[in-house]
Amino acid sequence: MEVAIRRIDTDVPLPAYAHDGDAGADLVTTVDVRISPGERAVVPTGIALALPPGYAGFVHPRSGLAARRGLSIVNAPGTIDAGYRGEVKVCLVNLDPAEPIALVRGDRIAQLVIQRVERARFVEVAALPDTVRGAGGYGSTGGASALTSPSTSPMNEEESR
Ligand SMILES: O=c1ccn([C@H]2C[C@H](O)[C@@H](COP(=O)(O)OP(=O)(O)OP(=O)(O)O)O2)c(=O)[nH]1
Ligand SMILES: [Mg+2]
Repeated sequence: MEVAIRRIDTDVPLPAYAHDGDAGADLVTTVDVRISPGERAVVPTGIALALPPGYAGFVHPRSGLAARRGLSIVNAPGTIDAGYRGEVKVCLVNLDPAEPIALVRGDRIAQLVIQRVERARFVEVAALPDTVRGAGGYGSTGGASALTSPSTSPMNEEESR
């Protein structure tokens, strides 16, 4: 699939898939930035897109930087609407409790996953069709511990009604 891309910053590389079969194309920061522990920074990537209707871009963290440095994305995954023509920006956050993260122009800081998306027609009804799960969620099937009982989960079916 072809996606029209405009380089706002003509010196940065186009998003690229590192390997055949990769879902995410790496995005770079066009600025140097130092993010203190617990702080966030919105960084530009130097590109603007025209995604076809019926598609959206999702800006995900990169796992290596996440595991090694604690770098994540506040609104992960960020949503790039098909109609958006502005510069793609990434709201980075440093989740390391102690160490700042220094990034320099050209560092790959995130990855863009392009996916088909449905547009729903929301049809209001008085009652929803029954399911086995019902309104149980937020741990209703039990927690990490084998001793955690579904009835003590934070939100069981009764509470969520
Ligand atoms: O990580 C992101 C997320 C969003 N955007 C851009 C593209 C997207 O189409 C637009 C709006 O994003 P979103 O709908 O998530 O933000 P909002 O706070 O709801 O803003 P708006 O009122 O403009 O929709 O901002 C980015 O560049 N990076
Ligand atoms: Mg929005």
